[in-house]
Amino acid sequence: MSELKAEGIVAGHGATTVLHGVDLTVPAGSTTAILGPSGCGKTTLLRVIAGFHRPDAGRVVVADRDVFGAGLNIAPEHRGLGYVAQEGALFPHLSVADNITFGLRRGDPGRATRLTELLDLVGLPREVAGRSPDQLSGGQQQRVALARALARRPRVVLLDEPFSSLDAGLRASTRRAVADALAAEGVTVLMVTHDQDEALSFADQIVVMDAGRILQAGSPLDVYTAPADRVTAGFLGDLVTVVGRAHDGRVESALGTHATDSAAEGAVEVALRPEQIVLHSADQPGIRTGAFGTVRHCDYFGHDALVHVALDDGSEIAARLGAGGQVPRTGERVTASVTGSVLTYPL
Ligand SMILES: Nc1ncnc2c1ncn2[C@@H]1O[C@H](COP(=O)(O)OP(=O)(O)OP(=O)(O)O)[C@@H](O)[C@H]1O
Repeated sequence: MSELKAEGIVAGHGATTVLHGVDLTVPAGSTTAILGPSGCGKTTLLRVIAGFHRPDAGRVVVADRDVFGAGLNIAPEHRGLGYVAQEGALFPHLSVADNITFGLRRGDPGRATRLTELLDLVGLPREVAGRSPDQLSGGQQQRVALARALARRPRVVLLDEPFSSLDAGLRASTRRAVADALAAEGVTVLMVTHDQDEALSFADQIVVMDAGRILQAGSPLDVYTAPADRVTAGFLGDLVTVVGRAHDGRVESALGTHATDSAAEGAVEVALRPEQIVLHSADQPGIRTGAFGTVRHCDYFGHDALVHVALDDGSEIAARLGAGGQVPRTGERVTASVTGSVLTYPL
């Protein structure tokens, strides 16, 4: 069952068309992340679904109910959606409590109970209820924004880069708190993000967008390991590319000969992930397979490292080294070999 569906959405700003017929389905109770370069139309799509931006064509269905379509345009507050904008957009003149309960009826006897429930849900101490938003940290403000979006128990929540203004540490903890709160409420989530790691770790489904079109929708594993095209491959995660020649289901490059599923023949671009490349010191006795090269430099990240190598044929590659792996020195001679299958794209 799908909880959220957008069909054939065409939308723009003035004379410029930004979305060129976007179809999107988010299954009930799952999280979908929309990834794509700046300006590709992610926020516009979210605003169309929320009802803040009127599309030129298309249909929007929320919880099996049409909210936009032929002759129909339900107001945002009646679409059964919660919306969290990039910077939370809290009302600065209202207390945390009034921000959170803003959408609930004034005389609602369940108001106070729902407020404490929501504070607990998003992991905020109850004593912040009387404060004003500017007395909270950025991460706490985002949690208030989420609590406000969940107050009326929407079945679908839209998040527009909800963690982008937070620093790395706060981002991870806020993300976890938000994910737990959303899972506890069982809501369906559609999130826009720039951050690939966030999309890969947070979402059940990833939708890659470029220039107002969806390039691919699938599980994080599918989109990462079997990207639909070259743009998607390059957008999600690091990519190593070398030139090669494909013939009859096999492709030959400086990195060796590999099987390929691609139907491309002749000159191709061979693409793979840095974690598929295994480096050995060329001085190591007994190792004689793989392409020879020289280490140029190493990006050390703590949990892993990216080793950049110039192969003897002039190709530049990068290999990911897991934690605890011996990081080679700049100038060291190495051999590079490949594990797993490679992607090929016609040149
Ligand atoms: N109010 C507006 N008036 C005119 N053009 C706009 C308006 N809002 C957005 N645009 C344009 O529409 C296009 C899509 O913008 P949108 O904000 O949807 O992209 P995005 O993918 O969310 O980008 P980002 O990741 O940078 O937030 C961009 O070219 C942008 O300049």
